[in-house]
Amino acid sequence: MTQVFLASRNAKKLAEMQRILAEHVPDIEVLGLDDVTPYDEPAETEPTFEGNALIKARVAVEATGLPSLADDSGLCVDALNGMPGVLSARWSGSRNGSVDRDRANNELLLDQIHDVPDERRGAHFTSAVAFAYPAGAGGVVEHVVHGTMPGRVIREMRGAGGFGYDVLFVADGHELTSAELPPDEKDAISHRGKALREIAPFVAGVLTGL
Ligand SMILES: O=P(O)(O)OP(=O)(O)OP(=O)(O)OC[C@H]1O[C@@H](n2cnc3c(O)ncnc32)[C@H](O)[C@@H]1O
Ligand SMILES: [Mg+2]
Repeated sequence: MTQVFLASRNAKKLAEMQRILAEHVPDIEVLGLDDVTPYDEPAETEPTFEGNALIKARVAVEATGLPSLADDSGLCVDALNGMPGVLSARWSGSRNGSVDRDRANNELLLDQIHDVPDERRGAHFTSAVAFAYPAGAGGVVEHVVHGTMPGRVIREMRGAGGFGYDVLFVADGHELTSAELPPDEKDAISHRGKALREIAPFVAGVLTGL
């Protein structure tokens, strides 16, 4: 069994990552924030998903000494020139528990694009997944991949699965929102699924070589 630390405060995101990794990295044991000594989690100060994913993974490996994965992700809405983007998690400014936060974010987004016609409601989810691991003499090696899921923002919230903006998002070629899709179907087409499947062989190689 080889251990990887997943640096995320979002339990539902963490569950997705765990599920996808378990399928694609043999004998992986995934640890979360509750399994390690608490450390100061960094602010997400970068203007890009990649930059923020790297901050989270780098601080995680420095704090835990474990090979660490982090995802930074968000919804980029065409009619909002790519926003909420890296600000997706706190778009409504709310810092409460995740269900309240998600609801406030979704209500604000619906209001903002209320007058945008159906043909201009395109959007995509993006995920940057960063992997950082110790490499001797205090060094850290970093690797980043990206995944996207194109689709559109609908006019009412539908579904109870997933998290965040899933209730408002219908992927291209689908009718159900990503909150209505069974988890394995979301993983098969999601930004996070694509990024994690791309990085999985690399993670597996590093873990077996460590
Ligand atoms: O930073 P960590 O601790 O991992 O957890 P977080 O929820 O703050 O995660 P991000 O900073 O990456 O912000 C991502 C936000 O983008 C949205 N988002 C990302 N991926 C999503 C997905 O698969 N489905 C729905 N919304 C998603 C959702 O609002 C997330 O809170
Ligand atoms: Mg965050």
